[in-house]
Amino acid sequence: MISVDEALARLFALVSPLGNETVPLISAAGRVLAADVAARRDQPPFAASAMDGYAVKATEAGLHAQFKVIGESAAGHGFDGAVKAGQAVRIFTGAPVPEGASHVVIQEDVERRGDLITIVAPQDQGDNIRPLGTDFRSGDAIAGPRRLSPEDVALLAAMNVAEVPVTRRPTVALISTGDELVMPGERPRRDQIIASNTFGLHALLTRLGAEPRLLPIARDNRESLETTFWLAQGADLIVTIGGASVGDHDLVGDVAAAMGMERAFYKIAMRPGKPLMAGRMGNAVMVGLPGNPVSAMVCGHIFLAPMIHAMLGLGASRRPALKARLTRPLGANGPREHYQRAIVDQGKITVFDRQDSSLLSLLSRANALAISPPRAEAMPTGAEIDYIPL
Ligand SMILES: Nc1nc2c(c(=O)[nH]1)N[C@H]1C(S)=C(S)[C@@H](COP(=O)(O)OP(=O)(O)OC[C@H]3O[C@@H](n4cnc5c(N)ncnc54)[C@H](O)[C@@H]3O)O[C@H]1N2
Ligand code: MOO
Repeated sequence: MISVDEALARLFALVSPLGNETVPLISAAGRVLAADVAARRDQPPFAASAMDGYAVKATEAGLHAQFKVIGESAAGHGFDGAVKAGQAVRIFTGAPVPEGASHVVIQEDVERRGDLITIVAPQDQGDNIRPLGTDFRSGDAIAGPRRLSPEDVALLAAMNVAEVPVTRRPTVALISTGDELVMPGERPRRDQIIASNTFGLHALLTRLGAEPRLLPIARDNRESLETTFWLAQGADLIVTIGGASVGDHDLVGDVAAAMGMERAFYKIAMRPGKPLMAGRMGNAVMVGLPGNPVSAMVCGHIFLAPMIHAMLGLGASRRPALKARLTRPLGANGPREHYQRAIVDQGKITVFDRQDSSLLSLLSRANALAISPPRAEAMPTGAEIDYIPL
């Protein structure tokens, strides 16, 4: 059995960044910006008032100074003339500061009678003007590759960028296998269960920026598996769930091999996740996940997530681990790298007692996976352990 690191290295060797496509800005959030994108204008494109008040010359803006109001500058409606000595222009937040003015007196600091204003408070809190280009200049770039946040989208809009180059979303064919499976909402027989991790993986892949496709459940026979693999054609990644172990009905590895899958590995020193398999199948990468619900989801976090990142052009690296201190002693580990469901709260981690890989209720309660390396010794309360947030 190979280590988790070795399995990841072999998975990274199977994938490469996908090509680009252009999308309108409205659909860009969550996508991966594929190249640097430059601003098409300065922001603000003019010196702008930061407050509602009166634009005057800074040299004249002393306490008790008086000015004649000669016009108005509002956002979207600038004042065309220039401000001369003794003059003021009524101005509003976001409006262009007129030529000749260099200070905005906020209206709370002014007494107005007709066209005349008097400054009634000292002007020592800045000029209330945002200089041209203070946010960004034309040509300033937002750097790719990066996953575009809502904040990035706002910045791109301000830069007058209407469409952006993004990495194509990896398409993932999700194949559940097993005679016992029915879909949520169906009426199962007593000996059937509901396909659950299929939906968990679909949600995880969607969150990662992939485009998952649920294929019909493959039954535990060669014909059904073959048909479903055919249906998966065209996907970048084919992910099977279940049928990976050694039982008489675990046919995924055999059928995939018969259909030309070149195996990169089978079985890893990881708990849960031991029967993981992967390889190349035509133009696609195939990953066979173990069927136990928690095993499938944990493998999704530890292997599928970094693979999708790499395909999106975000680099090939293991998910970074954080550190927390144990609230209780932890027993020694066996030969497999152990990923245990746990709750992290303010730097302290409580590892659950029960870790059976069928227990989705505990996975749903957990917010972290504590990681014990193979053959790790027992750890006392307060010892630091690596974990991956969920
Ligand atoms: N003799 C051995 N038996 C097993 C070994 C072993 O080394 N020797 N490994 C065990 C480990 S570890 C795991 S993990 C499981 C993985 O088995 P499979 O990948 O073949 O999964 P199945 O047998 O098909 O299913 C296991 C379990 O999970 C349920 N399941 C399957 N698919 C789904 C789904 N989409 N949604 C919800 N639940 C699903 C299935 O009904 C079974 O209960 O093998 C051990 N056995
Ligand atoms: O490796 Mo299995 O995934 O322990 O339950």
